[in-house]
Amino acid sequence: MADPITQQQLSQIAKFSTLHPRPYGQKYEYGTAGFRLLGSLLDSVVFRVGLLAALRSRKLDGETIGVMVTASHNPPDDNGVKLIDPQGEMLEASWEAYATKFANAETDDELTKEYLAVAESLNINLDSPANVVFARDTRASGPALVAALKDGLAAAAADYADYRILTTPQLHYIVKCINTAKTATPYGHPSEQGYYEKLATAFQIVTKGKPKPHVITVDAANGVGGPKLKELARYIGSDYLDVIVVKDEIDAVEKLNYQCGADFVKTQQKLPLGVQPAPYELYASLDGDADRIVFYYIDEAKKFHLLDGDKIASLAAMFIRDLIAVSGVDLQVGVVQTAYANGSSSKYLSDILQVPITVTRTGVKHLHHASQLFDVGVYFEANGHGTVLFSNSATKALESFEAQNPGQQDAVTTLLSLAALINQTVGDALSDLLLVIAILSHKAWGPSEWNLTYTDLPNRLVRVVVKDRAAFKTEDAERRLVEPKGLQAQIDALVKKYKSGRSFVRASGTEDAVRVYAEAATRLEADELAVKVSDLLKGL
Ligand SMILES: CC(=O)N[C@H]1[C@@H](OP(=O)(O)O)O[C@H](CO)[C@@H](O)[C@@H]1O
Ligand SMILES: [Mg+2]
Repeated sequence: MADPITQQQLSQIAKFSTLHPRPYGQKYEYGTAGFRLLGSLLDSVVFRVGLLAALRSRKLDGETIGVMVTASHNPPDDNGVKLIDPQGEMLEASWEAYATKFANAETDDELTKEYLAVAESLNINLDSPANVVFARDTRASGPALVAALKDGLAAAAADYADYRILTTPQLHYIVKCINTAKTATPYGHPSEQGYYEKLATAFQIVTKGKPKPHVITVDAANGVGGPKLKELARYIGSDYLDVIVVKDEIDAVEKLNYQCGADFVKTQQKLPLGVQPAPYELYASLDGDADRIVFYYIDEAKKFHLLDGDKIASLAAMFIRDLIAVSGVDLQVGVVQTAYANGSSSKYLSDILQVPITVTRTGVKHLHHASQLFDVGVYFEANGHGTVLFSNSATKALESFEAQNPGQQDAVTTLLSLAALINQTVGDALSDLLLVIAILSHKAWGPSEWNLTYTDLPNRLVRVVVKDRAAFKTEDAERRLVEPKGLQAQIDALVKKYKSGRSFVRASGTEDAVRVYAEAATRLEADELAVKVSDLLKGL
């Protein structure tokens, strides 16, 4: 028989759970981006995520856990929820299965049993403190889902704080601030204002003495990034930065991510609806929760040029590598990419910049962990999600370095300010925006000079629906198929026929389909290779 505290918590959970019934027959899975589907199907899920967040905090001695309600670049009617671990990282992978189990529990009784089972198997004392903070994006279904979350937290007797509307990376920042507040290296003030102050100060130091950057126009996907970017720009001040924010209609909920935003621009390779850029001016697009960004410009012939995550990674790696060289501090910068990184970017990084590259599986958590192994690890997915991580030992080495001349001192100061400017928890569109602007201003580059660093190989990404995507098993960071047997040899035979050809097939982690990627020396050949490889999948 459970003790009285446990008993009371379980009966509270059962009681509140009746208010948040699970839609009959609906199946849920905590995937790469947490739970994500129609907002109308998420009430019970978010309630149950509240229970899990409380358990996770208790397991970690009351450290604060974050819960973000967002569906990023998805359509307006979707919503989602994901958990943030104490250092601002994504939820530890082993807990994803508990989230899925909680969400799928058929009855209130089954749910309380799951709750107790997790507590018992992980030795969690249900009488110990639990601390949770949460926020949401601008979606219409957000407030009701937050109410469900609060019920879950109350049922599980957790203390919580509502940070209302934030970008996803802002909440990651706040979680890390709270949990490092009492350590020797507090990350910052745990508030939205603290976030703006930290980034604004760092940006002012990094760009001090450089020409004021050219005005940049940012498409905020009609999401939460719009008002937040305007606020950030206010903190930075117009002496340092001019930003024009477009697609900032957060009240027109149906316009969220509609024909605009980072995902639209990257996948369609075209301008957001209604944006008419002047030639060679820099433009950027955020996604709906402002954790992704891509840049672009048009030339005098109005041709569109995309500067994606690979271009951002290359720019950051080049700049940081050069600063380290000038500083004289013994540090190594490395880059983490996935198989989707353009072949030209990998060649530029390894042959020209001569920085080490690690290739991981798709999904930012894999890139994040791999980049923690470098002194300074740059990681970006081609879609524009990424950041630059400075290891503790790198920061310490920079802080304690005794510069021999003003040049070295400048480089060290800039590197340390970059570590403050760049969100150390997760890819952050606002922070990445400032990073890119700062680098371009140091180099006195416009978008076309940046684009000249290397030329992307033409590429094509195709989504193919198959009978069973689980039949597609890969190795070598998803670059080669092990199963279905024999298929890889057929792909190899096709690839061999194309100059600079490369192609791979893997099952999507977020959609019920497989993805075919192909690149080659010319547009025609890349398209042809993609079609031929896709044809191999017919009937599978
Ligand atoms: C080719 C591609 O863009 N894949 C995306 C997509 O993953 P898939 O596993 O390919 O569905 O969604 C992930 C989560 O948002 C993102 O991390 C990843 O980059
Ligand atoms: Mg996003």
